[in-house]
Amino acid sequence: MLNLKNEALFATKSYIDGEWVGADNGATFDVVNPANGETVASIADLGRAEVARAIDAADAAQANWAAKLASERSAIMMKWYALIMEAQEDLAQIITAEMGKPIKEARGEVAYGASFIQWFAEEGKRIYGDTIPQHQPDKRIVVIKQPIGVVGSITPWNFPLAMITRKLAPGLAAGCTCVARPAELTPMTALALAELAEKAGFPKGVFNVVSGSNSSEMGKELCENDKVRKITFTGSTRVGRILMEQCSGTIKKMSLELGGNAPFLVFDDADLDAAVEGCIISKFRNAGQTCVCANRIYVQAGVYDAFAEKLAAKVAEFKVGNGFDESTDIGPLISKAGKEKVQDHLDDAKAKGATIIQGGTDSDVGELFFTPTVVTGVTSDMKVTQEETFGPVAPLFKFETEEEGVAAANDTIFGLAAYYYTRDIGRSWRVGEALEYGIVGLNTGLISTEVAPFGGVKQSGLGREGSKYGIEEYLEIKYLCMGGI
Ligand SMILES: NC(=O)C1=CN([C@@H]2O[C@H](COP(=O)(O)OP(=O)(O)OC[C@H]3O[C@@H](n4cnc5c(N)ncnc54)[C@H](OP(=O)(O)O)[C@@H]3O)[C@@H](O)[C@H]2O)C=CC1
Ligand SMILES: O=C(O)[C@H](O)CS(=O)(=O)O
Repeated sequence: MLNLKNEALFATKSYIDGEWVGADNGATFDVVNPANGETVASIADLGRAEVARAIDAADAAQANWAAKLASERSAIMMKWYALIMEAQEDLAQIITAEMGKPIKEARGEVAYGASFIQWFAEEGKRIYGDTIPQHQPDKRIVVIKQPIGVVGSITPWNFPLAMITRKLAPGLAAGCTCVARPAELTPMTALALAELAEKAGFPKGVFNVVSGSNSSEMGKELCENDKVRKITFTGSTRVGRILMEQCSGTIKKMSLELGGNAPFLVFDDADLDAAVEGCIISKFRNAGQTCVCANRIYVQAGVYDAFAEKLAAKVAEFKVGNGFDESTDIGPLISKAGKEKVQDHLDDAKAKGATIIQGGTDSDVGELFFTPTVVTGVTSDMKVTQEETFGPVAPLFKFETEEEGVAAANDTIFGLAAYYYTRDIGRSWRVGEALEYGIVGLNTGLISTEVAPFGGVKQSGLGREGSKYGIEEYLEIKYLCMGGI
């Protein structure tokens, strides 16, 4: 299945303190390709004791890594960036093999993930402090920013490269060492990143990757070990709550990128073709398995039928297939549970009166594939409204007034991403300011970039990743108050 130019990227052991290690008890777990159920590799299945050793290694390396000049850390990061981009095809193959996304999307993820390394290699040189006018004649006050210390990272399966680099690039640039724990379903991409990090010249102990199947136990060590000063997590709000509780005992700083339930609003005055294009990108990227996917599509009454017809026609053109096929648009869902959730949401919507106008059937491509679907007549009492579907289903709601559309869009505990299409300047400002989300796309369905502060409000998380704001999450502020001047 894999045809790697650099076989060293096919790593199956964890990377701790500059060494490739197996589990103490020799245990392994299998990574399976969701497109066909084939075993890709057997990976070292580490436990809590091994995670503790990785934390010790990061702790031991912390002072020297922080003491390096920003330019020295930057040079190593830029070498890592170059190696990742050189290995783009190999890394894309590994991503597609372990999580199924189309190879063309996987290539895009590698470039997107690498862009955070490039961005923060530079941003790390611009960690500025302050001088503050003294409050007494003999005092002088200076503010400095210092790396927070050892960082623990826990990331999901849906972007197995970009979620790690989006978190650890700012941390490494700020002078933090780290222990990364990737999802059980997709550890290989993270291990390949470690191989390239070693070649880039990261000193041992600075970047550690621990693979394992027991996320709960591994997470407890990261959360409860006092040597870890920060946890950065991307995943569901459910798990985010668990981690917050587990970190309370040691008062850890946290960055949480959690669940979403993105509304996508189309107003009467929108460019309908642009809105359809934006909806396609936002809804069906990664087979709908992203936290910023349009999860609820609200269309104003005057254009509802026309939009539904245009969207259904585009969705009908999608090719469902194995991610290694260059012509594939929609790959498999990640697991049986993921597919069952999609089917459950559709069954619930139909039972409550919705109409499937495109797709809605199982796919004959394979067990975990599902036909991209458009549903009309959706109402707020349906599961597709309350929960993230995390699959290729576009539920369309009709609304009458701007106020009604915005109120419906905000009627959720989540607040990660939202989208709206209008060509009216007044409406653009009113709706943009009224939407309770951390990220808002106006006339675009693709909002993700390293230059902007990605993150949610309400129960979609804490903190921001990317942009100049992203590095602040890995810094502590200290002021020196000098007397007797
Ligand atoms: N805000 C954002 O940027 C993003 C949010 N998400 C959200 O994540 C969800 C889908 O991803 P999914 O992987 O299913 O999310 P999960 O929250 O189930 O898992 C995310 C990560 O947390 C780990 N994990 C699970 N339980 C625990 C625990 N008790 N202690 C420590 N770690 C744990 C998982 O490991 P394992 O899988 O090995 O059990 C995985 O590595 C959706 O809600 C989606 O919206 C996803 C991507 C981006
Ligand atoms: O994991 C996700 O869903 C990502 O955060 C989405 S994005 O950054 O690729 O848009």
